[in-house]
Amino acid sequence: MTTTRGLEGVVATTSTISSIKDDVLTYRGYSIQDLAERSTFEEVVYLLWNGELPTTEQLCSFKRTLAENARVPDELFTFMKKYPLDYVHPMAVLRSAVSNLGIYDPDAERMDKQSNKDKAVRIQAKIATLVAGFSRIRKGLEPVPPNESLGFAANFLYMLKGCTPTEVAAEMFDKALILHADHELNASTFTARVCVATLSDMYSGITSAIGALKGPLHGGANEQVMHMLEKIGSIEWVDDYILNALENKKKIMGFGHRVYKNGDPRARILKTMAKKISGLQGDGKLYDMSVKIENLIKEKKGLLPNTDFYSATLYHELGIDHDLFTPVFAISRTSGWAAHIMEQYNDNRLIRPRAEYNGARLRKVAPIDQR
Ligand SMILES: CC(=O)SCCNC(=O)CCNC(=O)[C@H](O)C(C)(C)COP(=O)(O)OP(=O)(O)OC[C@H]1O[C@@H](n2cnc3c(N)ncnc32)[C@H](O)[C@@H]1OP(=O)(O)O
Ligand SMILES: O=C([O-])CC(=O)C(=O)O
Repeated sequence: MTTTRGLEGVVATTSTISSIKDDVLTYRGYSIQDLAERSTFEEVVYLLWNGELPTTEQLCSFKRTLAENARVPDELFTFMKKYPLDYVHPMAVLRSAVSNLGIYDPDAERMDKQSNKDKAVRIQAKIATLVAGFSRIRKGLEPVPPNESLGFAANFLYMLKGCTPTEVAAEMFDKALILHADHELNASTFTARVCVATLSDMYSGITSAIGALKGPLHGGANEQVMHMLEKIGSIEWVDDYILNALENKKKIMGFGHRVYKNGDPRARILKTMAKKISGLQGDGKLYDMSVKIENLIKEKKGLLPNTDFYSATLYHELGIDHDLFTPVFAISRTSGWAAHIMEQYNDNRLIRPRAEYNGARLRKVAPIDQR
């Protein structure tokens, strides 16, 4: 048997959903740059689930269906109000909330294609409502019901803050959702596929994926980037902090990637967006610090930022609470998880690799008084 630590370089499945080739990321054959410039998140979700971009009519109907499914059962908010709100992490809440959604879906166990597509719509529509609702509940506010007249991105910001976002904010957030929607066989997507390859249901798959995304080596890195920026505090402390961290072999959050060795194309787009929004409404402090960190780490370690690095500045400038950065990532990635889950069901085989055993040799159980 040969083993590969972290399954690096192992090709574990075929997929028609997204591809990373020569450092270019595509969804169903369209580059993410192109999609971010010329489409909306709803169009991208439709593309991921159906293989083609929607026509005007198909998009209208899809947006309507998403909007109609955005409300969540009241019970979920009632549960949230009882959680230990002084310390619980929103990703832990989201992991439980999506699992709970499954309990209230009478079709949760149905496995035909149409039922799975309907469930994907329901989860995608409701996950934004759950994140925004929890954010308000922990501040002692009531959740804001979804506004069916707004697009997905604008509606999330509306439910979060209770007022309609500016056009620029909605557009930036929409692009960020597009950029995070799918990413080949990343850890959370692989988790989802492993889960549903047992023929478990879609709620189980998405719940498992949320658990995997939560970790700081994966989606949880965007929140950690923000903590680092806060700890550094000011541009003149960047050198001290980063050089010290590198000397102590600490990982710098938001840098490095298992697949991209010449840089993450999403990070380049997010950097431009972070610069734009910082110029429009911030003081540019976080952006300037981030650029200095990027240059220093590149010089000292040859490492480049990944998608989580500049998304932190962008989300901060959009007024999103720092511990909601990863739940926001989950809102977007739900589209990719659902696409992969449906692809897995279409041509399923149980995913069950082997482990090379290197533990103790075969031995006898000694009676307890002789151990
Ligand atoms: C959406 C996403 O999931 S994007 C990734 C988000 N995660 C992060 O930003 C966390 C920080 N980054 C990392 O931990 C890693 O780069 C990962 C997990 C993303 C990829 O890891 P791997 O492919 O397993 O690389 P690995 O961790 O083995 O690192 C290889 C070498 O680069 C170094 N390295 C990699 N990333 C970093 C980093 N962010 N800071 C400092 N050193 C790093 C490692 O210390 C290691 O050095 P060594 O060979 O001297 O021991
Ligand atoms: O692909 C990965 O390993 C992590 C990543 O960038 C993502 O999930 O967006």
